[in-house]
Amino acid sequence: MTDFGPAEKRPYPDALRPDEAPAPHALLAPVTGLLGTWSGRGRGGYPTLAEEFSYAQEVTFSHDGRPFLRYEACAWLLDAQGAPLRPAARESGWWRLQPEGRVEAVITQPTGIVEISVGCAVDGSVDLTTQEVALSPTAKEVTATGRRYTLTAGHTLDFVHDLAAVGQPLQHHLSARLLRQPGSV
Ligand code: HEM
Repeated sequence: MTDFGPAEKRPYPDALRPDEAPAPHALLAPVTGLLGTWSGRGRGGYPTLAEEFSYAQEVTFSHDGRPFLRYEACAWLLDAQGAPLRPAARESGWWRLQPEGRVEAVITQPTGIVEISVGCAVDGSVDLTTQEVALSPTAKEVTATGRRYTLTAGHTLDFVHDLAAVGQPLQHHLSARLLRQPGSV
């Protein structure tokens, strides 16, 4: 009989800060400012929706010493008083860093949408546009997205998301301002 052995603790946990082990890979230099957990609020809308909405979001970027970031985002809608209303979009993925700050991102959503996006990280801002969108059989029709993440003063991350979907041309869907969470430098 095969001895599968006892479960082990993960020997290579992700780092959330540039100054903790493992050291970030050199190709991550243009995005090390993103490492850590961010949270904040945003507003969104789309021409097909009856009204705009407010939301809160938590975003985490980490790495394991190789030249990619692990990306995880979780959002929830807020009511007019700012209290949580219901869970909203979630995503997880990988941002593969290439020379000269080029980024290849693979991002998946529980709504059946997978984005392969490409772009560039320069001077604390990252621009990504979809090269390809794959849809599961019952997913809504999404044809393109554009994302811009802008780091200001090291502690604020502004995020803008454009969407081409359900027959509409590429246009604004979301804007948010996220603040770095204490403990993640
Ligand atoms: C913070 C992240 C996001 C939030 C808070 C958000 C919020 C919303 C809300 C509230 C709606 C209206 C339907 C509903 O109530 O569920 C909606 C619709 C939609 N969203 Fe988002 N969204 C987010 C991210 C995304 C992303 C990343 C995509 C695609 C890549 C996306 C694509 C869509 C599409 C296709 C619709 C349907 C539009 C329609 O059928 O009229 N959303 N979103």
